[in-house]
Amino acid sequence: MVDPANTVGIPVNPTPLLKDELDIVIPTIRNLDFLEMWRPFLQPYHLIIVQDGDPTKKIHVPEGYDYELYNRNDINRILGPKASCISFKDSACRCFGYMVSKKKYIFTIDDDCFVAKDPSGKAVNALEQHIKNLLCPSTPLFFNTLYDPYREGADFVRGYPFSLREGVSTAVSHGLWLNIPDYDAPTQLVKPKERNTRYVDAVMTIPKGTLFPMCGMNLAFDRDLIGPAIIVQSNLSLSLNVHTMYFGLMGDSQPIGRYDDMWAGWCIKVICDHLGLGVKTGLPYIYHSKASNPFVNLKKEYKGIFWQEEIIPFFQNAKLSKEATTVQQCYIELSKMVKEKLSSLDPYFDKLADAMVTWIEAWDELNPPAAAAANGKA
Ligand SMILES: O=c1ccn([C@@H]2O[C@H](COP(=O)(O)OP(=O)(O)O[C@H]3O[C@@H](CO)[C@H](O)[C@H]3O)[C@@H](O)[C@H]2O)c(=O)[nH]1
Ligand SMILES: [Mn+2]
Repeated sequence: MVDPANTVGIPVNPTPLLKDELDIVIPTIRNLDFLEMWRPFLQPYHLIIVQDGDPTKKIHVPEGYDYELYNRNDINRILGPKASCISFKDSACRCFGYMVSKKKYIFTIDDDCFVAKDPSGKAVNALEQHIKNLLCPSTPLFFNTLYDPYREGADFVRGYPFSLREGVSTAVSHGLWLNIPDYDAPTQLVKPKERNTRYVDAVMTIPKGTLFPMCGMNLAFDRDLIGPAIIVQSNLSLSLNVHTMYFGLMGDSQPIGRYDDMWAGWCIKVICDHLGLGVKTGLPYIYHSKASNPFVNLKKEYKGIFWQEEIIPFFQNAKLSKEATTVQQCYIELSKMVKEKLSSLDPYFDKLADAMVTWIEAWDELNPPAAAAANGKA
C-alpha cells in the first residue's frame, strides 16, 4: 500500500486558492481511491473525471468530492462525429475534460499519483504550488541562474536586464515525480528498478525557442491564456476559447501511444514562444506509484521513438506567421504545417492534423462565443 505522505489529520484546505476558478481533470480506467490521500488539498475543488475504456464499468468517487464524470458514451453523445478527435483507451482522453470545463485553470493528475513528501517530511500540496507557478510571471527571454526570481528568498541576479524583469504571463506549470519517473519504455526496460528519490527544490522557466517533453501526469495550465482567440468584432473583443492543450490522437486503432502529452507540449511551446507566454517546470512533485508495463509501453511508443527524430526538427523549425495573433490562428497554421510536412513520414499525421481541426470545431461547439462572453471572458 502506498503511503508516501500520510495526510490524515491535515485539515481540508480552509481557504483554497482559485477554488471557483479551477477544475481538476482525472483520466481513469482504475479507481479513484488515491483521492483519499489528496483530500486535504483537493476536496474543495470541482473534479472532472474522464472514464476511459468500458463505459459500463462503475467508477466510485470518494464521498465529499464535487464532480462530473464522463464515459465514452457521454463523449460520443455530446460530441457526435467530432468525438473522433478524443482518444479511446489512452490517457489522452483527459483533454475532453479540458473542453467541458468552464473554468480559467486546469490541474490534471493521474490516478496513480499520490501526495509526495518534501525533504523535511512535509506533505506537498502540489495544487497550491501549481497555482503559485501560474500566478507568477515566467522569464523565457533571459535565463535567471538563481531560478525562479519571484520566489520568496530569491531575485534576479546581477546582469539580468531590468527591462525584462516584469516577465511574461505563465501559461503552463509542469510538475515532476518522485519514485517512478516518466521514462520511455527502452529506459524503463534497462533500468527497471530505478526510482527517483531526488527532490530538486526549484522552478524554472523553459527558455524561448526550447522544446521540452511535457508529461501529463502532474500538469496545470491557464485554460484562457492558451485558449482565447481574441477576435475583434465591431470593437467588441471576444475571447473565443479555443484550446491548444489537445492531447493528440492515440490509443485504440492508432499506430502510436504515449505521445499524446508530448504532442500537446510541443504544440503549446511553439505557440507560447510565438505569443510571448511562459512555460515552467520543476516543483511541485507528486509520488508516482505505478510503473506501467514497459513491454506494453514499448509497443505503444515504438514508432514514436524514431518518428520523434523528425517531429522535433519540425517543431523547432515551425515558423508561425505574424498574422497569427490568436491561439486559434496559430493552431490552425500548425495543423496545416503538420499536414504538409509530416504526412510524408506517415499517413497518421494527416489524420492527426485533421483531428487538430476537429478538436477546434468541437471546442467551438461546446464553448460558443456568446457563452464565452457571458462567462465574462469578453
Ligand atoms: O488506456 C488508458 C490508460 C490509462 N489511463 C489513465 O491515464 C493515467 C495514466 O495511466 P498509467 O498511470 O497507467 O500510465 P503511465 O505510464 O504511468 O502514464 C504516463 O504516461 C502518460 C500516458 O501517455 C501519462 O500521462 C503519464 O503519466 C491513469 O490515470 C490511468 O487511469 C486511461 O485513461 N486510459
Ligand atoms: Mn502512472
